[in-house]
Amino acid sequence: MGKWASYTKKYCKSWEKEALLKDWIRRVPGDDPKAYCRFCKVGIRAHHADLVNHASTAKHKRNAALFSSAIFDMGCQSTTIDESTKIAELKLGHQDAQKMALKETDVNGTTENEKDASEGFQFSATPSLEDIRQLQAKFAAERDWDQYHQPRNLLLALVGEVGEVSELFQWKGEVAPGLPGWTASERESLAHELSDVLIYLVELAEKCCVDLPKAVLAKMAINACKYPASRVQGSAKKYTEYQD
Ligand SMILES: Nc1ccn([C@H]2C[C@H](O)[C@@H](COP(=O)(O)OP(=O)(O)OP(=O)(O)O)O2)c(=O)n1
Repeated sequence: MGKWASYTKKYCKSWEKEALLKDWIRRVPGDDPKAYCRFCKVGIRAHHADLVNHASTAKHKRNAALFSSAIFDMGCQSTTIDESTKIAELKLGHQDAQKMALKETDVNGTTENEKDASEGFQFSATPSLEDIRQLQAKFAAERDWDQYHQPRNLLLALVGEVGEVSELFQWKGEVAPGLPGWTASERESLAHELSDVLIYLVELAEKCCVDLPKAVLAKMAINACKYPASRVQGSAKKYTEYQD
């Protein structure tokens, strides 16, 4: 029984959706009176006001900035975002993160608890699409591959990678969210193939001068107009079928 023994408030999963907390807050399995900051590698009382205060401390802000830059510095050395995160943690001297034995999202975007794997899943805050564009531009330039990375070639490469994603799902029948029953190796392959799709998509958008982050918001606004929630509730029909 430590100093937390008499503390009665408990960790609340919904905090992981709050803008101020979501990037760093983690549950400490088996220790509900506590929350954990992955940037500062400290336990904090599971009390909302304490957590909000923690987020505003200079130390936390400094650690958050260090954490993001360490991930970006990894550049081409690591293959996935979470691998970079792990290396960044090591680089920053945060080995105690492992000691906490937290059920962090692993390299394939899944948690140890499979039945819960997709519930509350979130992406890491970095890298941004612009970070990915720059990393891929550097990768291609270093190999003198710009001569091959023309829009049509990138499109074909993108479609090829989509095919590789499809191959992983082929003959499996319907697959439930969280991919229950998938092996670690299958999950890793999926993470690789989806990343290939994203890399080619981002580069294709760059070569076609489409500002993807901006374009995606504009398209989502169009989608919302075409499919008003009140009108299409629970139905997956094409919008043309709703037109009067
Ligand atoms: N001319 C190339 C070749 C590769 N890549 C990069 C972008 C993709 O992320 C990845 C694709 O590599 P491969 O074509 O080797 O495809 P896979 O990694 O999927 O290998 P495999 O087809 O064996 O699964 O490498 C690239 O930018 N330009």
